[in-house]
Amino acid sequence: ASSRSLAPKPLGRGRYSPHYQMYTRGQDEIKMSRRWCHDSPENQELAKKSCVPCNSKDVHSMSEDSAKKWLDQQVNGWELKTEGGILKLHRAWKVKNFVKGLEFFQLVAAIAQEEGHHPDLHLVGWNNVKIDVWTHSVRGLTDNDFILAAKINDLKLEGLLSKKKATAQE
Ligand SMILES: C[C@H](O)[C@H](O)[C@H]1CNC2=NC(N)=NC(=O)C2=N1
Repeated sequence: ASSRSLAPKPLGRGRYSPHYQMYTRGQDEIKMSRRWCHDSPENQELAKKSCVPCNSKDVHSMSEDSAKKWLDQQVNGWELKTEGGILKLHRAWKVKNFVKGLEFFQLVAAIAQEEGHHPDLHLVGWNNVKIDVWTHSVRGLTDNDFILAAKINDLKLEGLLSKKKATAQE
């Protein structure tokens, strides 16, 4: 049985991961910062969950309608797209420069490794970060994708982002 339960991780202090030189805040730190958090309470709830292994037998892709409901209620800032017949979550950011884009990827990589669930990372036109999240094992969307998107929403990106807004066509 997988140790990754969907229950929120126990409260605790954050931890420093030397590999990525980053600090992952513990739940009580997230609670402390809740009032300054820009994300909705729902996003906070979802961001506390953990992904389950994508190859477990009870992971199935969800319908577009369910995906739309999840998107509206639980995860802000992401949009739904279909590519090659596969439903995916998509979000774009404009970063200050190319290196900040890679730093962004490092922050996302630490979450992906922790969760065993990985996004598609694009850094185009030197300062445009685009992230697609979908579950490869079922060629569609599962809870894991929304959990990962919520955790990415939770990242503190202020130092990395350009003042200009990301635009769709870039
Ligand atoms: C065993 C485990 O299910 C696979 O290694 C994981 C790795 N990361 C993954 N990430 C995503 N996005 N989809 C997957 O199906 C997937 N599978």
